[in-house]
Amino acid sequence: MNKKTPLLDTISSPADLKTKSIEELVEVADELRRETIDVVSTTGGHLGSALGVVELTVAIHKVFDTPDDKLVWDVGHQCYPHKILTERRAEIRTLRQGGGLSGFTKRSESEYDPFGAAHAGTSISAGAGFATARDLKDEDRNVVCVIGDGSMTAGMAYEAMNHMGGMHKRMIVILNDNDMSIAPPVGALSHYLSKTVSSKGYRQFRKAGKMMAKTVGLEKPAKKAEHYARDFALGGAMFDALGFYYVGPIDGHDLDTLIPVLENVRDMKNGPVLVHVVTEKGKGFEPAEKSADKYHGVSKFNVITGEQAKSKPNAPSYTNVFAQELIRLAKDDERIVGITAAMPSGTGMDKFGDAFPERMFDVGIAEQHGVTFAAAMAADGMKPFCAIYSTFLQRAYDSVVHDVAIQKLPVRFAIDRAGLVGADGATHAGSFDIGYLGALPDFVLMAASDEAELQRMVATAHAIDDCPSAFRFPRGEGIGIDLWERAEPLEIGKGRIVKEGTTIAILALGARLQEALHAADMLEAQGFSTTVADARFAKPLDTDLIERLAKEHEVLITVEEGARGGFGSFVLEHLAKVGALDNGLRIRPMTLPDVFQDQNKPELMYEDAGLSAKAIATQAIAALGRGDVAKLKLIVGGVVLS
Ligand SMILES: Cc1ncc(C[n+]2csc(CCOP(=O)(O)OP(=O)(O)O)c2C)c(N)n1
Ligand SMILES: CC(=O)[C@@H](O)[C@H](O)COP(=O)(O)O
Ligand SMILES: [Mg+2]
Repeated sequence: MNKKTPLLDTISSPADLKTKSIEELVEVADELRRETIDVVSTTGGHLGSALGVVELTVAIHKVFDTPDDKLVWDVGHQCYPHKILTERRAEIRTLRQGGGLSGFTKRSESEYDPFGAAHAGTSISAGAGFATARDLKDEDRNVVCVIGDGSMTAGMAYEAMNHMGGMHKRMIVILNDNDMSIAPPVGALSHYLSKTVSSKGYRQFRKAGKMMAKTVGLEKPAKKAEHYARDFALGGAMFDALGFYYVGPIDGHDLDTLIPVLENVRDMKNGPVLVHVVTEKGKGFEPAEKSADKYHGVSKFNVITGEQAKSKPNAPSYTNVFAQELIRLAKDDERIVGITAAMPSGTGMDKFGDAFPERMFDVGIAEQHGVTFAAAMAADGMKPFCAIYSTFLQRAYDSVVHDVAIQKLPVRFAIDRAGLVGADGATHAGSFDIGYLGALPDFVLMAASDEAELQRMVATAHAIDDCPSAFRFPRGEGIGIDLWERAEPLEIGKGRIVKEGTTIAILALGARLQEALHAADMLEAQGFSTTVADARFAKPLDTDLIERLAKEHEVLITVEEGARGGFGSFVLEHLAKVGALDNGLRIRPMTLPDVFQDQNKPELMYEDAGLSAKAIATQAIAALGRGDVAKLKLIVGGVVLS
């Protein structure tokens, strides 16, 4: 028991909220907020979004009967207070840690998470599915989706509303409008919502909401509830047109208003309803409220000052190197444009936008649109660079195939967060892009083994004008290598030998090259002469290099930071086709394992994945059938580490 949270300590499940008065719930919310801050100060995570929904979370669990009623959080990054209230308080300090609670909603974690998430814009579609299944099964539960104003820029949200509005399906969507995405929100929707919220009517409604609480809060007839809710709606024509009753905007931090309004919409029982709730990202923690990003994603921090514990970088981040290289090229080429899907800071597009405000486009959480938008710009002679995380590019795959690849348009994809990303876990791992892009005809696909190579890949993509191209690079810092003053484009489809040997060949694609080099040192220490090559290209393959490695070594190992069906498969297929496997070549493709890996520190995830230097060396010895795995020593810079 924690003396600082006497009321929260009495809540062991949402059922305990039912008997509390509004005054008590206000105290519960205060304690919940303090606990959330305290927890995230030790774990890091998505603090600002969580703080913004504290009262909303309390109100929802007070009014609705979760888990019987289905509550779906969009993205799920704001769900820490929900986790604390839904029987996960004891484990909350394991949030985002290896073996701990996920930073998002997750079906396998709790029955209070009926649908997992982490990518934006899926909640209304999921809610639509639950509402439809409910009706087909002749059940009576409520379905509640909570979606942020940023996530509301995702096209899927409108596909779902259009569908459900047309079916007049009973469900509740709560639009949590904090006037923020990760960066300030973009687009006409944001203007529309701001206009609604800033209207004189909103201020009157704050009072009206309280009146509604007093006059109808205890009345239950469905018709009356609907009548009152409609009376208190201001604006919302856009949602009306999609077939949703619009209620709001209401103050999402005022339980006096929130609870009766939610009770009323719960009792309406007739068609879909959208409740527009206004909140503040970072609410109740001054450093968050004052910061530009409202503490969207933070590392561990000091609870008093808000100062985040950030270790001093040893090398520039890949993201930064990409942004600087693009800026350098864009100074001489005004056809270069940059595109981000609501991730300006994460992709470095904020820096590009500072340098070239007219040539940077934040399209919102709309990867699909962003890619087609880029395709048409390429068709009209521009040089678009689409900077999208590997995991989010999945959302745009049809645009990549249909609008870019089939038309052979020179869109350049800067694929950040390739490979494992750590605390965000399986939903954010950039595991699949090698496979899903490498399958496309006429696509050039590169992977950077260090930050200087990344510079050259940006230059290469810039030079490719007759087909699509992509370069992938990991989250975080480079290896600290000297950067090019002026990086030259690479020869297309040509890898490089980094270390020459005779017995074992390790062919790495991307940033595992460093582990491959360490593995080579370990193998050399046992007397096995080892070649290490950097493939650079997953497509087109450097077939000469691959065939040479196959011919001149007893063992060939491929290594990549990607799932099965990627680079290793391409190499194997090529070697099989040219008959190089017919004479006993020992080839071992090393990829991410065929499982969705939960969050942990990236290096531990790679170790679990079997892609560490030691795992590579072990694989080589096993394939060779000689040597002693037990004697493998990790040697870095001539120093034996383990
Ligand atoms: C498809 C997809 N693209 C990008 C992201 C990255 N992302 C996570 S949260 C977020 C902003 C969400 O804004 P909003 O829904 O308003 O929630 P808030 O953080 O303001 O609470 C973005 C862009 C994502 N999770 N999914
Ligand atoms: C919830 C979400 O999708 C983003 O906030 C993501 O966690 C950002 O990841 P990076 O920290 O790698 O930019
Ligand atoms: Mg928002």
